[in-house]
Amino acid sequence: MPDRNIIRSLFVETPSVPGNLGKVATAIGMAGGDIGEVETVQVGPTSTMRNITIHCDDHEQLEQVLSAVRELGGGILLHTVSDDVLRAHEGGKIQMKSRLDIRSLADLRRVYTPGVADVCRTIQEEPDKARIYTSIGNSVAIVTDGTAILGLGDIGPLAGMPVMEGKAALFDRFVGISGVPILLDTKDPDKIVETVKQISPTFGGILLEDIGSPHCFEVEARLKEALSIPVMHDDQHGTAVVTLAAVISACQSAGVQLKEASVGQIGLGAAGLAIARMFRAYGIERVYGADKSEVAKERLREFGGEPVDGLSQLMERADIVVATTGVPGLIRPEWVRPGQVILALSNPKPEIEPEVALEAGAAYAADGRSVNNVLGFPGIFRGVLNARAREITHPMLVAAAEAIAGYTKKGELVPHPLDPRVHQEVAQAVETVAIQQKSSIQ
Ligand SMILES: NC(=O)C1=CN([C@@H]2O[C@H](COP(=O)(O)OP(=O)(O)OC[C@H]3O[C@@H](n4cnc5c(N)ncnc54)[C@H](O)[C@@H]3O)[C@@H](O)[C@H]2O)C=CC1
Ligand SMILES: CC(=O)C(=O)O
Ligand SMILES: [Mg+2]
Repeated sequence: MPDRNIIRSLFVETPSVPGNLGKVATAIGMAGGDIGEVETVQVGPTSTMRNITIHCDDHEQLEQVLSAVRELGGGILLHTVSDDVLRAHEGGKIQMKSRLDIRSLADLRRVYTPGVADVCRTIQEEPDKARIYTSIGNSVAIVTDGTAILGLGDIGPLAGMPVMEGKAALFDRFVGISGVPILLDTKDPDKIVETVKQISPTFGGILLEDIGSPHCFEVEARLKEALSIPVMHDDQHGTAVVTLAAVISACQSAGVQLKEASVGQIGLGAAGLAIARMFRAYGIERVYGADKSEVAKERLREFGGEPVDGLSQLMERADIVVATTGVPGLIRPEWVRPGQVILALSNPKPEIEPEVALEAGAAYAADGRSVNNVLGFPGIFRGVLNARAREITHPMLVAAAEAIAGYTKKGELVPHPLDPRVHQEVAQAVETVAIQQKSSIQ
């Protein structure tokens, strides 16, 4: 079952004679490796240097690929093997930088003391002006207690930092928001809520990330109640938005009425319960759910879903199957029914590989790399910050899902996350609803 999670860069020298790159490619492929990018670094009269990115399933396969290239001979040399993913993380992925140049004493006095004192007084007199004269209105805290980092489990906040930095990088790249990772050295809901409340004046919004269930439900609800800035647990609502978008697209392509389809949700934790709730709130009558925890299944019942006992039973009943358990390979190919939609969303490895599900008869299949909350959270926060909304509401989330589905190319499930337009579409849709909701309250 291919995972392709091991990525390495091979620096290879080949004689400058046609056919040698082909020999290297064949050796890599025959040993089971996939080739990603090939960068020609130098073409000389006698030899050519290239960086070849390869993807392997596991370390054993990587060793086979390396041996195959080393054994080629005929002047083909494997000089170095580097881990590009680790290298990209050296020094961290984000930094805080000044937006102003400080070169002269005049700059110093304007940016810092004594000039800054007047700005402080202005904000003291009119706190709303902090939105204009500070970065608060464009900053979002990315808060984790490290209890459900991707599908890796409770690995602690420090080990979760690369994910939080990743979310911050995506905020910056797609919607120009400053995301600030906050690692909490506690799993106690009271302490989490209290700490986030105390630091909240620094931010225009709070993104809760990779906080495990069930305490994530209480933490989010209490913070939403206590704070007058938008709070969203990404693994719940960001994921639910993108999943709804994907099933809207799948049903449109298949000519099926979504509200009449039956949906099976495997894993009813943070992501799974929110997805099931979103489906029910969207008007889908038949939402089945399975989880190894009886308490999680009972929670589904509270939101109008129907717990089922076994996974094979769920697979039998559902037209659309979504899995968020964190358990790779949980869905057996023989359970897949012809024509089913299978979204196995666990990261870093899905419950069934999309190609395996398609081979087993699924009409559409995707994993958590493509159906990913990266398509949701940047635009959702851009929209609410633009509108100065005090909360993120269900209609805003539905608008975000419909915006993503509306921007999806025919035959695909979701847009490409690097397409900047999708984030703008989401932001615009959320901002529009936020402004409508504000004016209907006034
Ligand atoms: N693609 C995406 O955008 C996203 C993917 N995810 C992925 O979803 C997975 C779960 O994340 P969370 O919901 O935050 O974690 P969580 O810990 O809150 O929930 C996991 C749930 O799966 C259940 N479960 C575990 N093993 C099971 C099994 N063998 N059979 C049935 N149920 C089982 C657990 O009891 C729990 O209720 C992770 O792998 C995460 O990476 C989460 C958020 C976004
Ligand atoms: C994408 C994401 O948030 C997760 O896998 O937890
Ligand atoms: Mg997450």
